[in-house]
Amino acid sequence: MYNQDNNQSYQYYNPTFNNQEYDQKTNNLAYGTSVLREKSIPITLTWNVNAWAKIKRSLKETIQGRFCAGEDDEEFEEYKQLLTNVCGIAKPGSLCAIMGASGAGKTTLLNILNFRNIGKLETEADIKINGVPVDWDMITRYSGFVQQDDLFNGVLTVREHLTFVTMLKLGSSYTREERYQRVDEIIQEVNLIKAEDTIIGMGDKMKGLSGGEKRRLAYASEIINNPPLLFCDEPTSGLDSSMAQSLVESMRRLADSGKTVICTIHQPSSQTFEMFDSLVILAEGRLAYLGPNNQAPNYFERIGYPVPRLYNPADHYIQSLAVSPQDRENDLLRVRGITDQFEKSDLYAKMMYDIQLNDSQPMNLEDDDTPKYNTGYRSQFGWLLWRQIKLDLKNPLATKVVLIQTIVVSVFLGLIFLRLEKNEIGVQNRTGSLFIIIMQCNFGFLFGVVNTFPTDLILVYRESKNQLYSITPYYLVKQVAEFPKYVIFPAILITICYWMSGLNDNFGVFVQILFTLILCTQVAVSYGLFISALAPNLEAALAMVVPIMMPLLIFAGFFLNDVGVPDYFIWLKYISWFFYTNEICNVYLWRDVKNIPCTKKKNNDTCGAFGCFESGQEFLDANGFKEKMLPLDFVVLILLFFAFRILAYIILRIKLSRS
Ligand SMILES: Nc1ncnc2c1ncn2[C@@H]1O[C@H](COP(=O)(O)OP(=O)(O)OP(=O)(O)O)[C@@H](O)[C@H]1O
Repeated sequence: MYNQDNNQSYQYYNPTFNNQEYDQKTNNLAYGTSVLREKSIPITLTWNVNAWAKIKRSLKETIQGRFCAGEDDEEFEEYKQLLTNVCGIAKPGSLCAIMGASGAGKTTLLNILNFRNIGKLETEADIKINGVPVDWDMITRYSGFVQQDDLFNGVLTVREHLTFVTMLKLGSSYTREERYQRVDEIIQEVNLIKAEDTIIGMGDKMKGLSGGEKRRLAYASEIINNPPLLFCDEPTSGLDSSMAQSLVESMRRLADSGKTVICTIHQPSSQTFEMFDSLVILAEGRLAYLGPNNQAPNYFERIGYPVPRLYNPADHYIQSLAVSPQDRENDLLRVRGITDQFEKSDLYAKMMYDIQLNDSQPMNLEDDDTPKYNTGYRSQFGWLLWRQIKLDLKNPLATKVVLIQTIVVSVFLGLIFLRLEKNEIGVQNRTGSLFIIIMQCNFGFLFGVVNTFPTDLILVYRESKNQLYSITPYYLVKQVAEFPKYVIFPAILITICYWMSGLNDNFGVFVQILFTLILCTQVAVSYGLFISALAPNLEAALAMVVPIMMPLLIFAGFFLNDVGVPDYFIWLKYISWFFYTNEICNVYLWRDVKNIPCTKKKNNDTCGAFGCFESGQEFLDANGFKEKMLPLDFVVLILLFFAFRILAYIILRIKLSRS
């Protein structure tokens, strides 16, 4: 067993760091920006993690050792262990590298340590900060996490993105000038001066920053508020060796100023590798090594895998633990041997002792009263609105496309129903034209929401999870920013269609119908928000939107009179906003219209929306539209407008708390 007398302080992990030097270093760093010089609470992170994934397997695959699909094949579920007793400790002032072959479990470990992206994994995790068990809230408060995949608003520039993040991440203890100064410092720190006014870009759709610049921007966004604990998942991937070196140097400076930095890394150069002072090596979800970087060569030599002369040690460790498809069985046995040996080693015993020692002396973290967000709701709302306006102004193409589309469709509809006559054909065409305008107001603008909102939500979930802002101000900004759009565009559509087809020459009627149809469009937009929040992704949202809306449209009660639709479908019209909109618009359109002669019928019949009827009958009644129902129709539309939006908000909150 490990001898306690051999225990040293955490210089064991970072020989250059100790408490006495801490103040001096943080106050007087000869290099780096003030971000890196700022003091923060020293953090020791300990963990012990197990993780399983439920996977579906075929019976034949299990029996024969290979997949062989067939009619009598059966599938069953089993748990695959991804991480097995992966323990570890990272101390303040240390730069710790997590390494391992592809699929070793590095990202899974980092995600579990951060309580992120766990999805359906079953986990058993004992994670502590300075001896205190942590939850997602606490780890987010004390740490930054540079995730493997970069997610940004592509139309913003580097400076705009960093300004937004800085304003929200730095609390009110910083003046506005200090925050702007921080943006300058951070751009300098990550060497993005050349690209500061370049747009970030969106894959192939919009060319912007290079992959390496995006990685540096992701790193910059996380260190901007000087977190005492930093996780980075492959921050150097996509960077050339000199950029990778410069990024690791930046992490080294963070560690030297007393922060705890944990980073997964693939194929570091020998120079870069030397900057790490502790090493976690994973193989097949188990620990193959955890200890000081400079002791790793000795350890691997002792267990029979000496680092060859003039060889990059990092490459050697990964290759010693690699499993090749050609000789999988033997390689797995070799890897198992190495991981078993580590669990019996002195280093392992020392690590366990360190963990126990740390956990037995929990520190009092000034925690509970700390607000969840660094800025208040008002400030979050302001900066989110600032970003939203920038996004809208910088992406005029989207607005232009909708505008052109709206004008083209309106003129087309107007031409179809051009200057309708005042006879029974004209009456029926007016009703038909109105119905098509209602449909266009719904389908045309609904897809604008469903096509964009689910994609926006991916970034919003991540930023909210990072406690950059709460979902509440985001959602309010979304409403405020989108509202004018879905007033102006339907207004253009309705105005063109209405006057081209000459629905009713009375301007008052036009205003009433305009208002009603804008309200209907807003209900459709609410429905779009609801479906987008409910659906797991864009494809699902698009697939759900029409099948749910179609029955509401079909059974809205417009043509049920003679079709013989079963009664139990009729109730659908009472939750259909098409039905209420149609009733209101028709009442406005027809209530002052009297005695349009019915040319095809005798007896001075009057024509209506669904054919001729006997003169003397009330026009609206004969067509099935009830003026006295107008207040109720409006109430239902307004209720649906709010109900969908509130439901969408509730779903977003639930999803966020579960993600
Ligand atoms: N949700 C999941 N369901 C099933 N298997 C999973 C799940 N998540 C991860 N795995 C598996 O767990 C293993 C470890 O994955 P992980 O992404 O942590 O590897 P990694 O070491 O980060 O690899 P890389 O360096 O390629 O990013 C892989 O074999 C992966 O297929």
